Amino acid sequence: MSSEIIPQFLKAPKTASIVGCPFSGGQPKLGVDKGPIHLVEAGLVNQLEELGWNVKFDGHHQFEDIKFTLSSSSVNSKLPIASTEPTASTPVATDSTSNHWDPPIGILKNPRLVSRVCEEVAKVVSGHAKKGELPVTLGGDHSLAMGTISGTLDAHPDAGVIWVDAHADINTAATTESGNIHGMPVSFLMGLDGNHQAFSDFKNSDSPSSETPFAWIKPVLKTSSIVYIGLRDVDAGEKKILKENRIKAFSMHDVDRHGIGKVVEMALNYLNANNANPDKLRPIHLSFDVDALDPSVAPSTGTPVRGGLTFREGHYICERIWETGALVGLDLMVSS
Ligand SMILES: NC(=[NH2+])NCCC[C@H](N)C(=O)O
Repeated sequence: MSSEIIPQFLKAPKTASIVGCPFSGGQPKLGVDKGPIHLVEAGLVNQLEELGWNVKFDGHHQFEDIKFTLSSSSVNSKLPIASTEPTASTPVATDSTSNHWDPPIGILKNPRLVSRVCEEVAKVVSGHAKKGELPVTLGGDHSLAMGTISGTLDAHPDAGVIWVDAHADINTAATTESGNIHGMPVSFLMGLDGNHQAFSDFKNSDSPSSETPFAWIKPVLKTSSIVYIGLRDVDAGEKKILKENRIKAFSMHDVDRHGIGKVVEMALNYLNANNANPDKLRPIHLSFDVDALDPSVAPSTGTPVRGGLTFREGHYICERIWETGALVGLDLMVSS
């Protein structure tokens, strides 16, 4: 039973630190940021306490200071201003639409905002993890994983990642067709070629901003340190990246063929075998996007894809990873 599990990398008493991130700037749909608020209102904190966790939750991060700094610095700078200048009757757009103070770089949308938000999330997650707590990040969209995984790897450099998702989210600036950064976090974390093409153009332009977005991200994630489960909607450019880098991925086809029990064992064995010290237990960060689940189970997500995990399969993945005693970071991207 899960109550007997002794977490190997967390300090006693086991503490879950909720990092509420109602942020949706990595994609254009409105409402995607509401997930964390609903989860907490539905009683997540109490439920974790009933499971024996000590829970820390200081409210959701609104990132208002970041939006304020970005928008006011654009007023005093030569930042290219979009044609729609805000007036009293046109309030500053929410983070789900294009902001005049954060024009696209190449086709990447909201690059400055997403970069700053993820940088902040990385610091918060790393702070909790270094104290021996389990950071539980509630999103929001999956661009946030640039922050959460950077934070986990800062505290546990040899951690492996299990990424449960319908999508691979490994587009680069060169391959993305949508320009939505929620489809790109894994490539940024790996520092894959092409990421910074749009940014080097940006740097070479006479932009007033000395800070190139995403320059803070260290390529901390090795291609052999991640395993996907649940893939079924992968772009052509992403398929090429996965293949060329021999990245381990279990699609829904694999789940059907082997069953979820075997798939999770294979994922864990793969990560442990690729540990710097394969005889030692490897810390695990679980990044769970609810769109991995079938839309009949989780319909309220920005990018639903038919043919997903059942309710039990989704739960099983979480239960089994917890059972290893190796969990050090958890993302629950409720609306991606
Ligand atoms: N986290 C997500 N929901 N990602 C969906 C990404 C969809 C598509 N591959 C894109 O890059 O735009």
